[in-house]
Amino acid sequence: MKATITLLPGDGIGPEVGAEAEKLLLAVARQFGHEFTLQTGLIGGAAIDATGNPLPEETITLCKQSDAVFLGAVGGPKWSDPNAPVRPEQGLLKLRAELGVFANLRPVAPHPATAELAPLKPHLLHGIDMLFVRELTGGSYFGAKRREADAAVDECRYTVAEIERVTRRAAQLARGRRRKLTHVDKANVLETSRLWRSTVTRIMDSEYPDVAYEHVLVDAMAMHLLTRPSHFDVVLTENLFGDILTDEAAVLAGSMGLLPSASVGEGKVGLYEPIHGSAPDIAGKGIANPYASLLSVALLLRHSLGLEAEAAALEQAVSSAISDGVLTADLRKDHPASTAEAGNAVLQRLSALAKAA
Ligand SMILES: NC(=O)C1=CN([C@@H]2O[C@H](COP(=O)(O)OP(=O)(O)OC[C@H]3O[C@@H](n4cnc5c(N)ncnc54)[C@H](O)[C@@H]3O)[C@@H](O)[C@H]2O)C=CC1
Ligand SMILES: CC(C)CC(=O)C(=O)O
Ligand SMILES: [Mg+2]
Repeated sequence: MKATITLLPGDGIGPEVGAEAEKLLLAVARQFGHEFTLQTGLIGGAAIDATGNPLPEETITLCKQSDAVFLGAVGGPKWSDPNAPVRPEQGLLKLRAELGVFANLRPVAPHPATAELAPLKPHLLHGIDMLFVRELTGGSYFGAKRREADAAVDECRYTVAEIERVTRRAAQLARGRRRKLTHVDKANVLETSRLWRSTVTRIMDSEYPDVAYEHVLVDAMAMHLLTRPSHFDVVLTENLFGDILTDEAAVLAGSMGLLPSASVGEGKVGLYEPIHGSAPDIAGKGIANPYASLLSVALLLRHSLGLEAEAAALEQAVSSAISDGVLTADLRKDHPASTAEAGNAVLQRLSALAKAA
């Protein structure tokens, strides 16, 4: 098939893990006989430095003209002055809004070899297979912000329609899995959460009677995630809670460098990114874990291009590299692989799988 994919490397380790994503996209095209046109755009701090704008118009146009977008990460200390007029993260938020990708899918299914490294009792780590569905274009990240003389305000606003569409997406995904949905909120305190709770209840009761559901308060969920993670199937939640809980879930997988994401909406263009940030503490050293990015490429192949066999082969190649101990410094201290070595290990295994297919 023919597809156009926009690559947005961004900042910090973004370009390092993005280079491996590009390598694997080209390998998939070569080995499975597809024609992928890759184009690169500016976003985040790199775009501020070049143009003064964290999301230049040219980048928006490139993305909207593609079939899918891969993003590395944005941000870093260079652009983090609290008084700076623009910030890299604004570029990413605007891109999500421009593409209308309201559902951020973050699967958490730890590989046994890396889950072993999680600082939790081993029996808790058995059978974890969760899919977070995080609302991505509403809530406090997008509400009105203002400074007052001696105060600051971030408005958190959700409409019924915003909650309905992401609930339907999560329930549909639950139908293809274990038909269990956990909705996470803070309905004992927040008005937005009470609207979420009543809307989720109505949609689930009236449209998805075959999917079991429960409501869990976010503070308790932060604990349940580490004490009974295998209980959960699809976890639906709002933007801020989903951002925080999925970083916590990375502990179950063994590293921030292992969790991918797919952001989708009603539009044709999906956005694919690792859940981690630009990791300034390790940037520029060639040691970042590229697997979250490669698994995000697999999600891109599956969700935007409909290439299930290729997506599964790439996931299998990553899994086999992990099983063989090809791990970056976040996961092993003795003889860790570099970012490029880990990418090459996946590439070799993908070639073998493609030849065997
Ligand atoms: N989607 C995005 O572009 C995101 C951007 N950010 C931005 O990134 C910058 C840094 O934020 P932090 O709070 O430090 O979060 P971070 O996710 O960049 O890093 C947190 C910790 O995880 C480690 N880590 C992250 N990715 C890794 C990888 N692939 N391999 C090995 N280790 C990895 C880092 O070294 C660090 O110790 C900030 O400017 C923040 O706003 C944060 C989250 C998401
Ligand atoms: C705007 C981003 C920096 C928010 C974030 O941390 C994420 O989407 O994971
Ligand atoms: Mg985050």
